[in-house]
Amino acid sequence: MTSASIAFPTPVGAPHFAYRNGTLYAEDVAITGLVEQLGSPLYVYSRAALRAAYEAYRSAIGTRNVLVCYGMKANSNLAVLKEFARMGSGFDIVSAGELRRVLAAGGDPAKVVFSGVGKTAAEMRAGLEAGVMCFNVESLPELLRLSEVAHEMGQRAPVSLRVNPDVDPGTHPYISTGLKENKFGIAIDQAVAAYRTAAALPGIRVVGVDYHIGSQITELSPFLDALDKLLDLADELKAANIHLEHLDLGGGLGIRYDKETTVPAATLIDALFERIEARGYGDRKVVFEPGRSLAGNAGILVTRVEYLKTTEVKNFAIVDAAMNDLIRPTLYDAYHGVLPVSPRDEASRKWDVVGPICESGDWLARDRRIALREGDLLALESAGAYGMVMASNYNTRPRAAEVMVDGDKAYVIRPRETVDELFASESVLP
Ligand SMILES: Cc1ncc(COP(=O)(O)O)c(C=O)c1O
Ligand SMILES: N[C@@H](CCCC[NH3+])C(=O)O
Repeated sequence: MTSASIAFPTPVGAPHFAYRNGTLYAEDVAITGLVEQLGSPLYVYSRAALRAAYEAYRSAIGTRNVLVCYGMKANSNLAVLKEFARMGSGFDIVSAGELRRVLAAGGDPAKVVFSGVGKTAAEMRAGLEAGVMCFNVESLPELLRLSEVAHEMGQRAPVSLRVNPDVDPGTHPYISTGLKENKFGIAIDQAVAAYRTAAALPGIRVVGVDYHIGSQITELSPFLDALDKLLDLADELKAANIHLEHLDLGGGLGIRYDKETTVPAATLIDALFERIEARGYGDRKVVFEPGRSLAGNAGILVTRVEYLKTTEVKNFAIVDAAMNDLIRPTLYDAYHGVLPVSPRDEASRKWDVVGPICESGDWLARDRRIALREGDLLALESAGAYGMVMASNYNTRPRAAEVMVDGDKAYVIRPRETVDELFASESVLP
C-alpha cells in the first residue's frame, strides 16, 4: 500500500505527531490502533506536546516574575487542565463552569484570573468563595455589581480593569477583541476615571490592569502597540496614586496552521519585557493568558472517509467528522492541514473534505490534494485548541471521544458521547 516513493509530509505538530513505517503516530502510538479501539471521529492529544508548549513559555520567562494563566477555553478537558496545573500554570477562566473544572483538576484558585464581559452575581460569588487571584472587570456596571457582591460577603474583590486599547491585532474579525467596536474592555481613554471609581468602592481592591487584544496574532507589532498604550495608562495611574501590582497582557499568540510565520513565545516575551523594564515597571508581576499557543498543535482530529463523491465541478470526500466536531473552518474560514493517516502511493486528486451535516457550510478543508479511497483515515491538524470545546450536538450527533497519548500509552480522557446521553435531560410532553 505504501512505498518508499511516497513523500511523507511533516505534521504541523511534529515531532509529537510523525510518520513511522508508513503510518501516522502520536508519540509512540499508531493512530490506526487508536481508531480500531475507539472509533472515529476521535480527538488525539499528545501529552509531550502540551508539556513542550508550556516549557517554551517557561524557558522564555526564566527568572522573571511571570504567571502563566492558561486560557482554558482553548481546551478544558480535565486531563489537559491537570497537566497544566501540575506544571505550575494558573488559569484564565470565563465562567463558573470553568472555575469548577480548574478546582476539579487540582488547579490553584490563587492563580486564577476571572475574565469575561458578562459575569453573573452567582459567578462572582463563586470566584470570591474560591479565592481567585483577580477579576478582570470589563465595564463600570460590572464593577459596581462586583463591589456589591463582595461587600455583602464581607470581602474586597481583587480587580484588574480590562482596558480596550483600540489596537488592530490583524486577525479574523470574530476573534479580534481589542478594537473600539468590540464588546470587550473599558475604553482606554476612560480607564483613569474608572480606576478612580474602583479605588473608592467598598468591595473592590485594585490589583492590576489587563488587556487581551485578540487571538491567532502572528505579528509582534500589535502586542507592542497595545503594551505602549497600557504603560502610558500605568504612568497616569501612578500620577493618580493608584498602584498596580500586576500587568496582565492577555493571550493571543498565533500558531502555525499552514505556512504562516509566527512569533515564538521567547521573542514576544523578550520584546515585551524590554519595554516594561525601559518604562520602569520591571518590578511588577506580569500575567500572560495563552490558550491556543499551549494546546493548538498538541492535538489532531481523526476522521474516516465514508464516501468519495465526484461531481462535474468538485470532488467530495465525505467523512464521519463534521462542523459540529470542528467548527473553525466554516466559522472563521480557518485552515487545518489534512494528513492521510496511511498515505497511499497512488494518483492523487483534489478533494473537499466535508461532513454528513445538512449544511453546505459543513466543510473541514477545501481543495486538498490527496490519494484517497473510501475507508481511509484522515487527520485534521492543529485541532488541540478550539476544537472539542466548540463541538456541539447539531444533527443529534454525539460528540467525539478524546484520548491523550503519553509515550506508548493512550488514555481515554473523555469517552464518545452516546445518543442515549443526548436524550437524558429532555422531556417529552404528555
Ligand atoms: C480574555 C482572554 N484571555 C485569553 C484568551 C486566550 O487566547 P489565545 O487562545 O488566543 O491565546 C482569550 C481568547 O482569545 C481571551 O478572550
Ligand atoms: N474560537 C476562536 C478563538 C477564540 C478566542 C477566544 N477569545 C478560534 O478558534 O480561533
